[in-house]
Amino acid sequence: MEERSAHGYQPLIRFDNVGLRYGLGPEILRDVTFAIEPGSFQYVTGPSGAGKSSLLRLLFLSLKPTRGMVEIFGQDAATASRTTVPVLRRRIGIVFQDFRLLEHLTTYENVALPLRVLGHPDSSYRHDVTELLEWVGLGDKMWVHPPVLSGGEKQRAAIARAVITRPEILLADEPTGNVDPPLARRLLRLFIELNRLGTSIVIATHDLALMDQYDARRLILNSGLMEIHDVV
Ligand SMILES: Nc1ncnc2c1ncn2[C@@H]1O[C@H](COP(=O)(O)OP(=O)(O)OP(=O)(O)O)[C@@H](O)[C@H]1O
Repeated sequence: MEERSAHGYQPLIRFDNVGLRYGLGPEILRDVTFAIEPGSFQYVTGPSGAGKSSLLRLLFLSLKPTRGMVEIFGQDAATASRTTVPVLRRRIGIVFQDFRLLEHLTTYENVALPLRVLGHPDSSYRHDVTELLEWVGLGDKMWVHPPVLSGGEKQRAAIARAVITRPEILLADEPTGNVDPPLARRLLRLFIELNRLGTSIVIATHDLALMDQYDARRLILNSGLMEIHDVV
C-alpha cells in the first residue's frame, strides 16, 4: 500500500534514513528522514558546511544517497534511469546559488529556454514569459543580456526561469545571499505568492532575518543530522 502522510496526501518527496558522503570522506548527512508535502513551504537551514546545498542536490537528483532511500514523485532515486531523471526534473524548478544564466541569451530567452527545450513554439509561450517577467519586475530588462543585469535582477531572472514551467517544487539555494534587505523581502513575497499558487517551496538559507519575516517549517541541519521545527 502507498504510504501517505499525516495530512492524507502522498508526499512529493520522501527521505528515509538518508546518508551521504563524498568519495571516501566522512558522512556529511546522517539518518535524514523527512518529507516534502504538496503545497508546503520550508526552509533548509544550518551553519555553513552543514550540507544544505548537498541536500538540494539530492532533491534535484544531481546526487544519489550513499545509504537510505530518496523517493521523488514516488520513484526511488537509486534506481531512476538516465531517461527517468530528466522527466522527474521537469517537475522541479531550481535556482542555483550562482544563477547559471546563459550570457549569450537575453533575459527573455533565458526564461523561455525550458519551454523551448520542451519543443514549444515561441508563439505559445510569449505571453506567459512576458507576463512573468513583468511580475518579477523585469519587464524593462527583457531584451538585455545577463552581464548588464544587477545581482538582484539576475536572481529574479533565475527564479522566473525556474518557475516558467509551473513546477510542483521550487528549490532555491541561498536566494537572498546577494541582495539587499528590501529586495530580499520582495523575493520572499514572490516565493510566498508562488506557494499560494500551489508550488511547494524549499529555500536553503542561513539568513535568520529572512526566516523571521515569514514563519515556516525549518529543516535544520547540524553535524549531518536534521532537526525539524514545524510551525505550531
Ligand atoms: N563535491 C564535493 N566533494 C567533496 N566534499 C564536498 C563536495 N561538496 C560539498 N562537500 C563538503 O560537504 C560538506 C557540506 O557542504 P554543502 O555545500 O552541502 O554545505 P552548505 O550547508 O550548503 O554550506 P554553505 O552554507 O557554506 O553553502 C562540506 O564539508 C563540504 O566541504
